[in-house]
Order: sequence, then C-alpha cells, then structure tokens
Amino acid sequence: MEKKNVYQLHEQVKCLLFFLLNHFDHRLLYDQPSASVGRTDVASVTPWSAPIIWEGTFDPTLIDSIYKQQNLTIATTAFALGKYTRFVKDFLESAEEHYFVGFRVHYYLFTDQPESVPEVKMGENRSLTVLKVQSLNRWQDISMKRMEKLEKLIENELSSEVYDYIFCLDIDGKFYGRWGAESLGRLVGVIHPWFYNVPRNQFTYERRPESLAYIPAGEGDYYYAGAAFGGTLEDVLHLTKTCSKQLKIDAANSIEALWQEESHLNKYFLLNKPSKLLSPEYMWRSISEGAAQIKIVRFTSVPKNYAEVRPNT
Ligand SMILES: CC(=O)N[C@H]1[C@@H](OP(=O)(O)OP(=O)(O)OC[C@H]2O[C@@H](n3ccc(=O)[nH]c3=O)[C@H](O)[C@@H]2O)O[C@H](CO)[C@H](O)[C@@H]1O
Ligand SMILES: [Mn+2]
Repeated sequence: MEKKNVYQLHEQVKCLLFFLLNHFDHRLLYDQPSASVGRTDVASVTPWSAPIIWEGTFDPTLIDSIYKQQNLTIATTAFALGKYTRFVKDFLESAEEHYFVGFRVHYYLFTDQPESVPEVKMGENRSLTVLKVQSLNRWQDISMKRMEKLEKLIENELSSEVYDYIFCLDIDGKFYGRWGAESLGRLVGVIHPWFYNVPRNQFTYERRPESLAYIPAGEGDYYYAGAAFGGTLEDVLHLTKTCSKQLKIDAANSIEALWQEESHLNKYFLLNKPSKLLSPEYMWRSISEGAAQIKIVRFTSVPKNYAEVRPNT
C-alpha cells in the first residue's frame, strides 16, 4: 500500500516536472521509448509494416509536438439523411471535445435537410459547411452513394493546398476519447469492431465472384469498417473514385455487394494496403460494451433501432 503511494507520488511529481519543463523551457520531456517492451496483448504492426494504433503505442504529447509544427488542416466528412439528422448534434459536440483538438478542422456535412442542422459552438480554427443532397429512400443507396459524393467533393471542392488530410466518418457516432494526430497517414483504415479477433473465413467480405468486391476464401488481411477511413486528399480521392466506379459497374450488372461500399472498401484495402491502421478503439461497438484489448473508447456507434431510424428494412 505504502509502496503504491510512493509510486503514485513519484508519477505525479514526474508529470508536474514534465509539464513545467515543457511549458517554460523549450525542451520536450517524455518517457524513454523502449525497443524491447510494448503491448503484448495486441499486434501493433501489420505484415507490411504499417503501424496499428492502440492505446499505449504512442505518446500523445510527443505526437502533438511533432504534428503541430506542420500547421495541418483536416477535412472531415459525414452524411445525415432522413432520420439520421438526429445524430448530428452529439457527433459535432463530442468531436469538438475530442477530435483533433488544437488543429484546424473543417467539417463537411451532407444532408437532405440543411434546415435541421443544429447550431454547434465551434472552437477556434474549426468550421462547418453544410451541403444539400437529394433524399434517397433506401439506406443501402444512402450508404453507397457516399463514395461518389466524396469523390466529387475532393475532386471539385477541396484543394490540397488547403487540406492536408481527410477523414470520412459515419454520423451515428460519438467521441468519448482522444482522436488525434496519431491517426494521420497517407491511407488509413479502421479495423472493424466485430472482426478484430476473428479468422478471415468468417469476415463478411463479398463472396460472389460476380461482384467487383469479391474476395475469395483464404484471402484478405483484416476486416475494415466502412464507418471510418481517411488519408491524404490524393489517396482518398483514388479510393473513393475506385470504389464509386466499382459500385456503378456492380449496379449495372444488377449485383449489390453484401455490405455495399464497405465490401468495396475492403477489396480496395486488400489491393491497396493502408499505410496506417487504427484499432477498434477508433470505431467501437457501443459505449456500454467492453473487451480486454480495449483500454479506451475513442469513437463509438450510438445504439439505434434500425427499423425505426432507417427508411427501409
Ligand atoms: C461500423 C461500420 O463500419 N458500419 C457500417 C455498417 O453499418 P451501420 O449500422 O454503421 O450503417 P449506418 O446505418 O450507420 O449507415 C451508414 C451511414 O450512412 C448514413 N445514413 C444511413 C441511413 C440513413 O437513413 N441516413 C443516413 O444518413 C449515415 O451517415 C450513417 O452513419 O454498414 C453500412 C452499410 O454498408 C456502412 O458500411 C457502415 O459504415
Ligand atoms: Mn453507422
């Protein structure tokens, strides 16, 4: 007991010392990185040597000090059509609290009801553009159509002189913990919260060879969530352009992949390996659920009654 108190005191004094030195001196102090000790309960690197970001694999203060010098601007997109406008307030308010705090962020919100978008107080260097889109009456079409809308947005509206990175997120989500510069990379995918420790023959990839999203049994790396992806404008433009084209070819052949654009995204990431992966901390199941490997929930789905909130079943 006494030993623990001494340890806690030591940690507190160290934190205070780091804080004071970081603020009043121009040195940056942080714990010594270890080349031999790290998380042992999860993989923090892929077989193609891309990092997988979990709590405990990065130092937030160090990460911020590196990326803040780059004066970055992050575009962030979300869609809210039909009854999904109800998720906008919590999404934006919680993002203002946890998402790229201290960085320039510009949200692009696509909606069929611009008048319903609530007034949300934004921090310094943070802003919102609302874009009107046509209503659609199948949730599958809403979900899939995002790829084309994103492709056009990046191609026609977003200049890479203004934006360094973009993230494309589901609106029915809420932030509970830091989502920051540790997530930045050329091409970024998020490991789906239901499949991070499942054999790949159980992944819900598209299994019909007639679809361009087809991934045969015995292939595939991870199962990625359709609800969040990102990277540089150039890479995300290529991703959205490719997926949107494949979705159109599938539609012309009267086939809709099992999980729509998520299936095509998984095919894309199989052929174009992400340069960074985010653990399911970045797209968790729900705030009331836990798992041994999840030490922090950063962003999570908001529970919803599918039958009530979607326009069709
Ligand atoms: C965790 C995860 O990866 N979830 C995926 C999954 O279920 P989800 O249950 O997460 O799908 P969802 O119902 O949230 O739909 C995806 C997104 O489409 C938008 N939307 C949908 C319906 C609607 O009436 N209005 C509207 O605006 C909204 O931005 C929503 O966040 O499957 C979807 C369809 O394939 C997407 O791939 C999701 O990303
Ligand atoms: Mn969702």
